Amino acid sequence: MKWSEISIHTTNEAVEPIANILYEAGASGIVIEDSFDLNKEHPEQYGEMYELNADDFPEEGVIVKAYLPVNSFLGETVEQIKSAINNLMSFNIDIGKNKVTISEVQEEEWATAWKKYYHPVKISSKFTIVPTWEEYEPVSSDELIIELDPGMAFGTGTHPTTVMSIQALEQTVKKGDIVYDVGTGSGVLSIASALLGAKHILALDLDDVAVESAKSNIELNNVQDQIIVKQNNLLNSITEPADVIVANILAEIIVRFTDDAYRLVKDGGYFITSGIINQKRQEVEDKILSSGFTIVETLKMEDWVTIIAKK
Ligand SMILES: C[S@@+](CC[C@H](N)C(=O)[O-])C[C@H]1O[C@@H](n2cnc3c(N)ncnc32)[C@H](O)[C@@H]1O
Repeated sequence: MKWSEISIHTTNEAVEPIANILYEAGASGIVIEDSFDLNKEHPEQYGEMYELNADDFPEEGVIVKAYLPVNSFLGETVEQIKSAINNLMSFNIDIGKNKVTISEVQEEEWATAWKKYYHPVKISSKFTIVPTWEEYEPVSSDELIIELDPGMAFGTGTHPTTVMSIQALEQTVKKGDIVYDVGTGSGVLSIASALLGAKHILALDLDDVAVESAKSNIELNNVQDQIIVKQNNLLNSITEPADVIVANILAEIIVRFTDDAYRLVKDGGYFITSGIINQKRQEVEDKILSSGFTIVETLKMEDWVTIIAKK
């Protein structure tokens, strides 16, 4: 898994609200360094940078660093963080220079370190996501367990867009259903569908790393008899009808294939779309409605929405 380091140069006053913003945006681990510590811990780096541009590194101030998984939502998450930090000014919080920098963290440095941030998480009334390296005893007999190795493809299973997709699947998938999972990533939504009793699931992704990751997670959960994983662009060249189509992709991509989804979903079947940042909700809802679907429910978590539509 790749990580991105977001670093914010701010004031003492803004450290706590910024740390909250970063945690809410899904940061795994936050490092707070005030200018004194920074100077002491990285004298060379500080000295070099200081010589380059003294204005970038005032003697006063704090650097807040957070680590975010690199996935297809990273761009939007960073924009969200920036706008939430700017918004602190309306609460009369001094955010100082507010210099935001992003850099990719070398995988080797984090090869195993990131694992400590993942533990079993109960994400809905039925499902608990368990990282492969953790021992976990189900709390109740009807609890459904998804084992995941987040590996390189998007999908620790705990991103709000994934959690809401699974909650929507719980509401819609019936035993014996045919399900299409568009943008399967780690395969988590296909595995959830299989555990809910779907008979045939087609897990599709454009990215070959995702296809491999989905295949290994599907085997790990022993649901390979129910799921076919295929490298595919959205629903292109798919012709068989499905009871449920789920897609946790960005809003910009969803609007491109709502007509295909309508063509493929059976009458009375569902189209679940996730990965929609709140600001894009109206645009996606309008497109889904214009394709012919009825919107049954819109789930909300943090700044994200998931739309459950019915044909
Ligand atoms: C945000 S991830 C979702 C992963 C997983 N379904 C989940 O809910 O956690 C979106 C996935 O969509 C895939 N994707 C993006 N564009 C696609 C396209 N045009 N066709 C198929 N998959 C696509 C990406 O490779 C990525 O794995």
